Amino acid sequence: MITFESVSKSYPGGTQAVTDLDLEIPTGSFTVLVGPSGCGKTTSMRMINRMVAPSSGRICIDDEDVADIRAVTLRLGIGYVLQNAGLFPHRTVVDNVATVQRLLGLPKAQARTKAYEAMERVGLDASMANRYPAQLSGGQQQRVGVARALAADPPILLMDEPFSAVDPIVRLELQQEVRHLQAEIKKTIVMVTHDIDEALSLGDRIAVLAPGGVLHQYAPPLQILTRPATDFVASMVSKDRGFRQLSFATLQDVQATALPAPGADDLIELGTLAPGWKLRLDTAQGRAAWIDPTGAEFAAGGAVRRGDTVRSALDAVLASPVSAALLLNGDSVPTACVTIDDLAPYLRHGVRNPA
Ligand SMILES: Nc1ncnc2c1ncn2[C@@H]1O[C@H](COP(=O)(O)OP(=O)(O)OP(=O)(O)O)[C@@H](O)[C@H]1O
Repeated sequence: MITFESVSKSYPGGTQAVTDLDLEIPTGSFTVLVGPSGCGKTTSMRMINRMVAPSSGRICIDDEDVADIRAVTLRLGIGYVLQNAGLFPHRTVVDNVATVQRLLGLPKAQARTKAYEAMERVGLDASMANRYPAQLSGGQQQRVGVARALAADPPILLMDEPFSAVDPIVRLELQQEVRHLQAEIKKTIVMVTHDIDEALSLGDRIAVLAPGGVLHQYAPPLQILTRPATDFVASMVSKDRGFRQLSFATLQDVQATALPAPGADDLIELGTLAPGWKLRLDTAQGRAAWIDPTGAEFAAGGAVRRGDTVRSALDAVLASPVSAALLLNGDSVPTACVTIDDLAPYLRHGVRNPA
């Protein structure tokens, strides 16, 4: 557990960066500090590893005041991922990743072995090992930064805007990887971002900070969306707020619509679902098509599974010519479809109480 106890920070010159911050970050959680530029996110995070000292209050890791831990010892136990990866340009990828292990006194060969393991964990091919950072894409550099932070297996990982310098597609990929990584390795992750979407999709707890480093709300993402504590939080999440809630429910409990049995021509008559339309299923080929009353065929893409979110199902339904998305079972076979009526309880009552 990382705890901030009445922590304030004012810089020389008088900037009040953080004001009376109380925060409990549970071990193994993914906590995101979010807020507009200059609201003290980075300052708050850097006080955890003593890169910045608080003006008042204290920060404890498992009840030990970080001020009482030697800075070097503290930092070696806390992985730190910087915005632009912050790699050493004159060191190869593998030596960048091995940095902390080397600082911990591990012989070069052993440190490199650990570095290769960390590279594999973040999806970096071993063939990259002897390249220099300038020979990598932005996304690959960022992966090296994450691998370096993870190589010494620290229980805590701090990430400062780790995805802001890469393009939106790579950004989504990296976000997904970090989410999987977190599920796998269960580190305590504290991440800083100014992007509320990123915060909502990654964090299991979100701290919303306002200018002056004033904490407005600290809660799980769904609560931030459905019950913003202040007007400031509401203004941060206002765009697509209702729609975004649909990302927090899956199709697990949705009453899907059964598919009628195929006729003699192997086609399924959709009946009241879409009068005059039929469905052709080619299970062996993994293909399906909706057929309109004139015989024109439309590929039935956008199939969904029970684990998918209501938001992605709604998108698939809206994109479908028959306003229905095929529901696949664990063997990727369509067993039913999801219609707008099936999703209606979520649209009427929100994701908290769809019944
Ligand atoms: N070393 C410093 N000396 C003086 N003022 C500083 C220093 N570092 C940060 N500040 C100021 O403290 C305030 C908070 O900065 P901080 O970097 O913590 O905010 P942030 O929310 O992380 O911002 P951004 O999203 O732009 O990185 C800002 O007004 C900033 O100018």
